[in-house]
Amino acid sequence: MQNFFVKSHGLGNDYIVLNQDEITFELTEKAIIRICDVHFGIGSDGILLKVPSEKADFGLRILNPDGSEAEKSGNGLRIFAKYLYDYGFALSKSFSIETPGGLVRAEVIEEKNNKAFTIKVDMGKAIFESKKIPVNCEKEECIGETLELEYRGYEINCVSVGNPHCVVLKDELDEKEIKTFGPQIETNPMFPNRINVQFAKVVSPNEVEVMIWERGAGWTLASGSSSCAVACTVVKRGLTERNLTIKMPGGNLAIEIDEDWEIRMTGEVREIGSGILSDELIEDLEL
Ligand SMILES: N[C@H](CCC[C@H](N)C(=O)O)C(=O)O
Repeated sequence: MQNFFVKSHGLGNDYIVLNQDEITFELTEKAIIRICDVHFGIGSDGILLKVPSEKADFGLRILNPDGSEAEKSGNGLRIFAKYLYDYGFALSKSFSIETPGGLVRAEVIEEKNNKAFTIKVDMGKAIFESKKIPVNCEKEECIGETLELEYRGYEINCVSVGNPHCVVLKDELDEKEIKTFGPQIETNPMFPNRINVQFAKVVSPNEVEVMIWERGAGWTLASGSSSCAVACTVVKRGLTERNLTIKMPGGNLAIEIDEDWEIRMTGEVREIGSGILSDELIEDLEL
């Protein structure tokens, strides 16, 4: 159906799913910004675009609400997996998805009323090498290094899970603080492709509380790739076990980090609604 969309959320991190084969317009930067705008568009933390893939069962592009493209999205992958399963594209409960940040495998592990509810995703391997994140840091790995901002510094831990992340370990979390300094870290010249930012508080050997400032999206209630990045950081720093519950304002994700830094993420997804983008919105997309 032309310009059909589905809007879903993973722990309050919401996405609009579109199928490249069904849209009648070009998904330009302006179009992405407008569709994601809560007043002039549908409103969303981003767009998931179903695209063909030569390497996997399905292909996915992830667009941030500022029009930029991301290499990976954990909540996005679970939302996309649910869409593939619920709308009949996936003929089994386990399938592969190609993202710009690598190939992943998704599995529907729990249904509710014959719809996907809990999804597990093998998110790939964590990368700590500075130049592969990328981070402009003379050290081989940017773990426990200091980043000086205009009015204060932070000790940072950088890791890629396909997309880049900067984890700051804190004794206490403060929404105002991450909303103030998150954007300054996100756009700091140390990060050639910008970076996702997390403030994380270790609560117990199996529990970490996290607040998120996303690259290209800002404050979000949850982030799957951020949860993976935080989990890798606290394990690498010897602060926790390898099986973790990551607690975010929007809800919790289960993250497992194996000995080879392979990451497994499990969590719920809920559909909000579906519909057709109106012709009037399509007309206005290039304004
Ligand atoms: N804004 C992120 C992509 C979405 C990440 C987040 N929504 C998730 O669930 O992983 C980036 O530019 O890398």
